[in-house]
Amino acid sequence: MHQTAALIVAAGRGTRAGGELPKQWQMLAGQPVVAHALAAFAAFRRVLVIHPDDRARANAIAGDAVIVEGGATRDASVLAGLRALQGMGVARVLIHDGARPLVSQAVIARVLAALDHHLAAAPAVAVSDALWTGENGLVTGTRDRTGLYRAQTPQGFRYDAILAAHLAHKGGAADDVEVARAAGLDVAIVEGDEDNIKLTWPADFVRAARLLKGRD
Ligand SMILES: Nc1ccn([C@@H]2O[C@H](COP(=O)(O)OP(=O)(O)OP(=O)(O)O)[C@@H](O)[C@H]2O)c(=O)n1
Ligand SMILES: C[C@](O)(CO)[C@H](O)COP(=O)(O)O
Repeated sequence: MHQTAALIVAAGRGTRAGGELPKQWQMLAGQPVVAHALAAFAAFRRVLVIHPDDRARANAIAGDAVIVEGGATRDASVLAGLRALQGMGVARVLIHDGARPLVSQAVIARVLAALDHHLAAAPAVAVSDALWTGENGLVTGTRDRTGLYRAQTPQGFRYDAILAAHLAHKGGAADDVEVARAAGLDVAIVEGDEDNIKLTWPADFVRAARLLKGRD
């Protein structure tokens, strides 16, 4: 049986979402956003990557998760989490945004199943709407949507492969799939979930609360 770990990155400041606290610490259905994300990975050894300012908040929800301080960028935070797992016999790691509280067990299972045959796998939703370009409020053209996907997390990897990829990366990646691909890894796409939203803007909180209520 492979040892699988979950790394939840929650060290960002949530500038686009705004609010009194960084988005992952704002309340959603009675608990901080990141507590929902953490709970989804309760079956695994967990690392929670935080901003130093959030230590007390993290202590209150971490349970048996190891708390690690992140960096100024998402990839620096991921690397801090990966380093914390070094020497623990971890074979596979699932890297998940703390700002994605609605991840389902089905999505996690699909990523894990793909890792049985691939070094890297990640969930995504194929773009189904027509795509336009626009300027000054007017449509200026259309773009072919064929082969375009909206990326989600958890993004799963063989631990040694993603650690080496992060150590070799120059920084500035949008996600860990970009880091993995820069290191030459093939990344399998698995079916994501429309509900697995990342809280990015203020309106996303309303949508997430509605989706969580629908699960009751
Ligand atoms: N230095 C950083 C930046 C981001 N993240 C985490 O990466 C996830 C996705 O990032 P994003 O949505 O871009 O979060 P923020 O950087 O916090 O948002 P913003 O860009 O609006 O400030 C979030 O769970 C966030 O906490 C992190 O751990 N460390
Ligand atoms: C990792 C990620 O959630 C994949 O969709 C995303 O790339 C990070 O957030 P951002 O909104 O692109 O900064």
